[in-house]
Amino acid sequence: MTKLQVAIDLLKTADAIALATKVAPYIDIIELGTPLIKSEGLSVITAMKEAFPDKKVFADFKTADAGALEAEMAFQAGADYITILGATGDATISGAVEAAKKYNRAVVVDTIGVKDRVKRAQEVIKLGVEFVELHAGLDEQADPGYSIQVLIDEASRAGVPVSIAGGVNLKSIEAVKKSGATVAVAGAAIYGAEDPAAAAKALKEALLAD
Ligand SMILES: O=C([C@H](O)CO)[C@H](O)[C@H](O)COP(=O)(O)O
Repeated sequence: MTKLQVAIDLLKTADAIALATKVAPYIDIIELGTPLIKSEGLSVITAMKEAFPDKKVFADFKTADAGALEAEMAFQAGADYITILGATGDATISGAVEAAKKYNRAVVVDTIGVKDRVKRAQEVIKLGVEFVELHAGLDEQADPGYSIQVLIDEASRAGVPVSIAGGVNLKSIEAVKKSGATVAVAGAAIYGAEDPAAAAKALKEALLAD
């Protein structure tokens, strides 16, 4: 069953918690976006985990160096997952994985900026990463001609646990599910919706449908 992750790219803890409160019934993983963590610091992780102890809290650090140290920071604050950039060296990823073992948490590798996402996903999964995010970031999505289909095709042939992030919405969710992705990540399709609860519910129902 493909899980649903909400990516919260808002800038204030109160707004993030208000959004999570609306969508929590339909969500498996609550992602604190990189801009939110940069805006509010580690306290947003602690606040979210305290508000939603039964949900997985995903700290989108996009760490490029000092993997062990940054993972410790995220896990001590209450995160269940941290992202490390796939574009960085294996030592950074392995350092974070060691910290994850110590805290019984997990590392996700984000492929933003990686040329061959499938090859890198297959490499880093061997380092003990939980799953790999096949990701087109907000800026890449703004490129003319961008299509999420590229990520969907990559997920189908990856052969390792992956999530898809980069414009997941109600139009693409069925194909995301069919690709075998472990997690579907939806940001703007939920936080930018007029009714975020209804948007999250519709995405969840599409994932649960036969
Ligand atoms: O990770 C993200 C981005 O780099 C900013 O933090 C987004 O949360 C991710 O791309 C998912 O968001 P949508 O593309 O809006 O669904």
